[in-house]
Amino acid sequence: MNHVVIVGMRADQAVAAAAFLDGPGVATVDGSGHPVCPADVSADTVANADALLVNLDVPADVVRTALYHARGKVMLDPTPSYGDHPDQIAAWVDVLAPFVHVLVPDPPTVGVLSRTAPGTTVDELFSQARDLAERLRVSVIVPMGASGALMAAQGARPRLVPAPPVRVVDTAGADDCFRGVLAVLLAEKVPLPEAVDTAVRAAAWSATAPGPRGALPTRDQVSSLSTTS
Ligand SMILES: Nc1ncnc2c1ncn2[C@@H]1O[C@H](COP(=O)(O)OP(=O)(O)OP(=O)(O)O)[C@@H](O)[C@H]1O
Ligand SMILES: Cc1ncc(CO)c(N)n1
Repeated sequence: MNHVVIVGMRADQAVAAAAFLDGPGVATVDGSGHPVCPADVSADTVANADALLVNLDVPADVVRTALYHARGKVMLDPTPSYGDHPDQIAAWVDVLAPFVHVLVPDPPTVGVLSRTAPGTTVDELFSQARDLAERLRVSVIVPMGASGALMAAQGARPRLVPAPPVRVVDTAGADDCFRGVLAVLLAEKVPLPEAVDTAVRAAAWSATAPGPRGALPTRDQVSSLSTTS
């Protein structure tokens, strides 16, 4: 059993992870309808997780408590919450980075973490992601819609992992599917390039039906997409 623990308010990440697993193995830390606080972080549950996915949409002490107990692979979605100051987020992620293996920012957040003005070209995005990977000693994975995902690992040339062509109906929630499925695969110790490729395919599939939970695929469905595209 691979246990994935997801900290944050993006319930769709956990739903996508569970759909991909097609069974149990995903736990969430979201306060269960109440404002989430450090006491909601079960040290045992986090310590026994093979992967921990942390979002910055919860209080800082919740993030800190979760990372303190983590022993498996740690993914951090550093997307700022509404009202967060960009400089504060960049400084906060610098502090958290030693406890993180894989950073999964969206493209605007790559700029925030790089402390640059918004509006970067794709070339600049590549170079910023590579610089973040080197400086913070993490792998940086950036979902990029129909283009797939950018992958920048330490000591490697950044590259684009392409998305398969699909009939897109609604991309809302594809970002959550991408991160949820990636967390499952990291829990299973799938090498990062293969994990990103599978998560990109899963997220593309999820965009083929309406609604933020779209067409959340099982593992078998993602595999069938791999052989037919
Ligand atoms: N048009 C698309 N075609 C194929 N795959 C897509 C498409 N849009 C999103 N995806 C998949 O979803 C993943 C996450 O996408 P991303 O977060 O960039 O979504 P988006 O296009 O910004 O949509 P939204 O902002 O509505 O959530 C991508 O890495 C890709 O795998
Ligand atoms: C309703 C809604 N909007 C956006 C997202 C994120 O794409 C989501 N998961 N759910």
